Amino acid sequence: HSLRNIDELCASIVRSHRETSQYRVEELQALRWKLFSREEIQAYQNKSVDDMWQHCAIRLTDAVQFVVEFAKHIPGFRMLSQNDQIALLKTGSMEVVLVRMSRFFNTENNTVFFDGKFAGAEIFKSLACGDLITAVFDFAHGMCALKLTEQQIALFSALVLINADRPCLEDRSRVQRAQKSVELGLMHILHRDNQENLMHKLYQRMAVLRSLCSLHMEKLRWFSQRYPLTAHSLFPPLYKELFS
Ligand SMILES: CCS(=O)(=O)c1ccc(CC(=O)Nc2nc(-c3ccccc3)c(C(=O)c3ccccc3CC(C)C)s2)cc1
Repeated sequence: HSLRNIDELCASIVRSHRETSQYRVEELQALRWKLFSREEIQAYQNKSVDDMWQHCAIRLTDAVQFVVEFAKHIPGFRMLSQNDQIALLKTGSMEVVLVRMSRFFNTENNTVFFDGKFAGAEIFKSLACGDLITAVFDFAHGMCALKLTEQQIALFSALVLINADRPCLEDRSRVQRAQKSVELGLMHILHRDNQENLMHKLYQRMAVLRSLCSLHMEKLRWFSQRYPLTAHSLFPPLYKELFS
């Protein structure tokens, strides 16, 4: 790996992150204090469980779509077989969405960007999965504490996605080579920013992400059993394909 290759790899991942980020940081900074009124919060809390799940699943699928685009522009990802690309997206896309969402977490009032404004955890009450919501908010807090730059988030997102330990990979060694390149890219960026100490913290974050996403799958299984009609006919197809 000549330095030039690593520089080019970093540049293409950062460009792809920027072009597929759905919202830019400065865009949402301007909205940071746009909060839901008491009436709007009540309206969300009065939604039925299946209505709120469907509402969220649609928004989450929008966010996942942008992560699929991000993945397709990553050099090491594009060269993999279709099946391996799907296998990596099945387990990694939700994790990248969570990393991306954490950028817009407002740690001063514990709110996340949702439906055009910033929402506290109480808005998600009717989802009936408080432990998942708490885990998402805690994760976002932890990510904000690292104060990552957009370039560091771009490389970290690519590393979350291109992970040779994922299940059901056909050509694991090929994914390992792509993962190694992205790891070198992330280390290169952290070295340049004089923040190598972040590397082990980012690996800890990846472990939290894995447990968070298995909690999401567990809740989705619970929901699909209780509301089979909504889960099978009203959820976006991409959501069902990736998370079921
Ligand atoms: C991701 C790209 S971005 O530009 O950063 C961006 C782009 C767009 C938005 C707006 C947005 O869709 N926000 C959502 N917030 C939450 C949420 C919900 C509970 C706590 C914390 C955030 C959504 C979810 O559906 C969600 C997310 C994580 C785990 C669980 C769920 C709900 C289950 C039922 C699927 S969607 C925000 C950020």
